[in-house]
Amino acid sequence: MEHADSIRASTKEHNMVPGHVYRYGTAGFRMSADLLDAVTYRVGLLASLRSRKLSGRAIGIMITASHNPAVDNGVKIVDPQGEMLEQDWEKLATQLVNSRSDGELVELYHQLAKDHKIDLKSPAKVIYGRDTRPSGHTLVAALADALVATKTELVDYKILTTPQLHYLVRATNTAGTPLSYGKISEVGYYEKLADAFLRALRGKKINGRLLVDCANGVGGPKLKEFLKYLSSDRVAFDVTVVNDDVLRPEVLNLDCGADFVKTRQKAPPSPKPVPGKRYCSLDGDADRLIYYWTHPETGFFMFDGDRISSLAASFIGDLVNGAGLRDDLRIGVVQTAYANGASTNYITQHLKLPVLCTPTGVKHLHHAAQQFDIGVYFEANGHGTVLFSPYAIKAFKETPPQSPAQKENLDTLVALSDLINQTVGDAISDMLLVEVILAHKNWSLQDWATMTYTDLPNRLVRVEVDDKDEFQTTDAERRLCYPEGAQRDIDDVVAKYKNARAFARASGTENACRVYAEAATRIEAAELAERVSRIIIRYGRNL
Ligand SMILES: CC(=O)N[C@H]1[C@@H](OP(=O)(O)O)O[C@H](CO)[C@@H](O)[C@@H]1O
Ligand SMILES: [Mg+2]
Repeated sequence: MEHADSIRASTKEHNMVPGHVYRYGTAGFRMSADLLDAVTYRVGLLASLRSRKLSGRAIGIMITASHNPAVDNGVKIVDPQGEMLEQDWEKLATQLVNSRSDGELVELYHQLAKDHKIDLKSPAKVIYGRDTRPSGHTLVAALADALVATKTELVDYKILTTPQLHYLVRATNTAGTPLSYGKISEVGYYEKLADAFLRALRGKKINGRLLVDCANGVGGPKLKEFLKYLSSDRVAFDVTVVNDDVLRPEVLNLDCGADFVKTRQKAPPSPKPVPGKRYCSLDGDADRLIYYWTHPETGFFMFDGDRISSLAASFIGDLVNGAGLRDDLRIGVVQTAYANGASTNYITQHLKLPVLCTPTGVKHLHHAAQQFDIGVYFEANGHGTVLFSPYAIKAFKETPPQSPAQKENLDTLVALSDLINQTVGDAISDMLLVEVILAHKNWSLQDWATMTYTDLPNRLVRVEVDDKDEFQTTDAERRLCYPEGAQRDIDDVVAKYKNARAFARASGTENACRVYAEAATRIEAAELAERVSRIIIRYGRNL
């Protein structure tokens, strides 16, 4: 049997830690790095099968645990267009990784090849990268062993941001076609972004210095590298990169980064926030972005994914109108249940755009956004992007302009479609997008805050339960369908508050439930969250 001997020989070097059950979750396999060596080896086997299944197109693997602590790591698979792994294959990944012995692993590898009509003699290609975590080094060695054992062509891109790896997968698979996504190199990524940024800015002035907190992760060195591609005689973009210490792994995501800012709802203590200055934070693998500033009197103010999404939808909607394409192109926004209700109202009532709600996890949002010609999607935590359909891009490029203003709008739309990462949420690309929009509108962060909407007070709570998987949801996770009676109890409590909304769901990344509540005042939101949490704890015990 093909590859049997080589897999049997190399899998011995990568033993599973006994007593663990692994599941390909929202973010692939993610856990303490010491458990991941054999998991990563096995993911390599699966990626080779996936590539062979898809006629040898390149599959990506990213080794990262994003905003988790430095001791964790993770491994996730990227499909040929730079998208997340197809869901049916997540199950296959889970099966293969949980094989109980080397013999069972080899058997299942062949079984999967047979079931999915995969020719193990055909070519396969896998490209991969990792974030700055020290454990990434040994994990990519495990991965390479699996690729060598299965005679898979491999390209090791070493240290990258997650969105850069997604870019490279798409660039690799579209090279030499009319849909070529860009040069197949990290440099190609920087050049594409720098060029599109200048074209989208159209000489507009950026409104002051931006301090970028890079969570002491891979975003720091990569952002600094990118800035070298912006020639200072063409654009004045004054960026100060902070929290960019990648030499001390223990400080990764520690008291800084986008997840810290979003969950703690405050600025990182270091560097000390200065009122009036402009800040943003990336997460550990640079796919999330949150902006913020401090008002001299009212204090901290955050621009999360909902605000970035509504800013982008509003700006792109105006450009589409100005380009005379309003009746041709369907623009929509995709959110999850965690989006602040005030943002949803602003988008539907003020921007008059449709909003779809999907379950948590960007793969769901990405998929839903593809239904539109222009689909804007963001999770409240700052992960998201804007997708343009081939039809929309053709319209931007081929509509004959009737006036200089219309031409300008069309050109800006083309530039945005190059600037915005079409494969996945990308903090660096999203940051450039926000800067372009603020420059066009001539808005400070204070203008952005006051000219849009006011968030409804809200509370997100983590609730420990014995078995979170007992909590099952429907209606894009907004309602519990199991345990029976729990949703009715939640409805009864919510009905006691004005402008209120609350829901509970099992986390996809932690062994806990999350409760989210919104209400007219902070006190009521907190009280409602507390009461719903008690319901979850009560039902969690009864099971
Ligand atoms: C409320 C919340 O922020 N949930 C996060 C979190 O998912 P949970 O399934 O809630 O654990 O991690 C996901 C992966 O990073 C991210 O997509 C999602 O937004
Ligand atoms: Mg991330």
